[in-house]
Amino acid sequence: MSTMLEVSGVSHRYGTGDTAHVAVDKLTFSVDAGQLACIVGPSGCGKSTLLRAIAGLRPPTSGTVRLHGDLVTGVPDDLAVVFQDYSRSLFPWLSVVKNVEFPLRWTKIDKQTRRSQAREALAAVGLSGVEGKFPWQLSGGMQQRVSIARALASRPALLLMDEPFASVDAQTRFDLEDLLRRVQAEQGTTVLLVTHDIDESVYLGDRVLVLSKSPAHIVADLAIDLPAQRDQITTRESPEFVSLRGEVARLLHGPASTAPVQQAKG
Ligand SMILES: Nc1ncnc2c1ncn2[C@@H]1O[C@H](COP(=O)(O)OP(=O)(O)OP(=O)(O)O)[C@@H](O)[C@H]1O
Repeated sequence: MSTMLEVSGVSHRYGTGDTAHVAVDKLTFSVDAGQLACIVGPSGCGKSTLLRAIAGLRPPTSGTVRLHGDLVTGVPDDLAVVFQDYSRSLFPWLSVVKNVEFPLRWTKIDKQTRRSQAREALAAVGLSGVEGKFPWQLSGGMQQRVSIARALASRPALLLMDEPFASVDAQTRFDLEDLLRRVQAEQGTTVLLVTHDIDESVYLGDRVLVLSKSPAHIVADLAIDLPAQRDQITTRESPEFVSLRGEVARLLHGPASTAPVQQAKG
């Protein structure tokens, strides 16, 4: 399998002198083409900083990022990002289909192909039939599906996702997780997804990279050997899932975090 993403010795420091803060410390890892890799780490450890460096939005202080072998020095054309806050990432004055088409305007793709790619992406996320509506006429989960469709419409080499399901309710989150796994498998997209939710990282990932507290470094790189076909109920209650989530929790928080909850005495 070919390597899609190579992160080599990436560090990021905010500020200089006495007030300098090292957010990311010499991270090195790679992601194969077609893999769905999750990064899980404690709040504030530097996950978003790392993702911005990979996306070419914020150059790392040191180290390099390569996408299919090319050095990343700005936002690559064939990279897409989905952020947590769908309400701020969609344009309220554009219809759903125009939102999805929007990034394609800066490509050489002609108007007709742009429209058909946008419709295809909307169909892939189960949103055929709402093309003419405006984002504010849709539920939060539907708006996030539009964001995912927009990211997929450009057929990116790498899809970066920063806590993409953190702003929706639990049931919608489960639906969106299943949607992502299905679409990723169908289209063979390489995905790097950041989350602070241990269960989500194990449920979604082919692999989970566990980060330390700030400054972030990799404490473990776990292969998730769960069946490719996953189910929110049976997968999550399987002994393999429970064992993996325990392993990630121990790596993140130490053994106490997985101790059974004490019953209050009445
Ligand atoms: N623009 C900035 N200037 C200075 N410090 C920053 C800046 N952005 C982030 N930081 C600091 O860098 C550290 C890492 O922040 P980052 O947002 O990357 O973490 P995170 O793991 O994504 O957090 P969360 O899980 O809470 O979203 C934090 O201590 C944060 O305060």
